[in-house]
Amino acid sequence: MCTSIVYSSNNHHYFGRNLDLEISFGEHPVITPRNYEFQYRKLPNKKAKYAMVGMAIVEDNYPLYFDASNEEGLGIAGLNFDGPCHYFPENAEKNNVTPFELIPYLLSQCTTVAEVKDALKDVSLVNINFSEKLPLSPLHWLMADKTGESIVVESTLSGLHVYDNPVHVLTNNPEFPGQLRNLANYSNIAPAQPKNTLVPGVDLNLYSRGLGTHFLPGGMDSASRFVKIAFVRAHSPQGNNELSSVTNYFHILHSVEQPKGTDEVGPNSYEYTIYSDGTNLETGTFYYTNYENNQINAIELNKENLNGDELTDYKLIEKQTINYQN
Ligand SMILES: C[C@H](CCC(=O)NCCS(=O)(=O)O)[C@H]1CC[C@H]2[C@@H]3CC[C@@H]4C[C@H](O)CC[C@]4(C)[C@H]3C[C@H](O)[C@]12C
Repeated sequence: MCTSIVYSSNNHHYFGRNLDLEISFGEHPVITPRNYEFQYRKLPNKKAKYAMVGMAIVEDNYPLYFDASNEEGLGIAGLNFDGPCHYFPENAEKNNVTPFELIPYLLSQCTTVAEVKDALKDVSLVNINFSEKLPLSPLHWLMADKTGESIVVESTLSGLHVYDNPVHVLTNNPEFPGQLRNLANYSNIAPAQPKNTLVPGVDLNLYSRGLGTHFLPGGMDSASRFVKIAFVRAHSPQGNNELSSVTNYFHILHSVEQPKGTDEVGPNSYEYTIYSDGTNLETGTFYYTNYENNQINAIELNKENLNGDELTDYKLIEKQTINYQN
């Protein structure tokens, strides 16, 4: 399971995700520069044009991005969508893009969500896997730009769907319209203490602060995380500088993180939040934490020479740093 958000603060927009899984693939930050040539399976090869940074594994010199943002402030994250997800055989009328190509395809040619919507009109997600070792993965995507606008893209039996996303969050199943519908069940959840409408006139002792969130879901499942992150994000204050915005951003994502041991997926196997990342879509600074190391690490896209044609890999910093004070 995974969770992805766009958080707007201090006129900046931060986009990224939690990656929840039981094993790590060896993913790490990767920058693709403008002159890197993407080889497509069913489309002509093309240079990246816009540089991008995100979490990926690199196979045969190809960046398999889990999530990434480009220098124009467009961000995309792929999240598990097992069940409803359906990819299609090659369609002669469409631009056939494989699921693993979708992030590079859009980030290398689009700058805004509006441009993505336009590009997607001609796209069909074709059922071609990267390699025998890396089969097709059922994904859906949250996409956002530096205006803070966001959309969800889902390929199901009925075709490719693009939904405007008024709550700016995404988790996993069910399909996005179902997740939105479910929010109605929680519409009276509030940061404020509730009013007693249960037994009017009776002086109920509000024994605790935070009773307005008593029924906020806290489960590890995707429906619970969707409600919780939508609530936390919607009520999160803005920061007044980069540091406080980034700090708030990670508090929002970490509010739905999965600690080890709480989500069993097999004998002695537990899904947990492997990493959390976020990019400032205006400045191209990519931030991340991971399970081992909750200090925030950063990579600045614009500090690199973006005119090259070779990928740049960064080691994931996984060593926890404790500031001993005596
Ligand atoms: C599994 C992850 C989602 C996390 C999640 O939701 N986990 C719940 C598991 S469970 O449902 O609870 O069991 C997703 C998110 C992004 C994906 C990669 C995208 C690039 C590439 C695409 C290729 O086609 C296949 C290999 C590839 C490296 C992908 C592997 C895997 O699919 C990744 C990591």
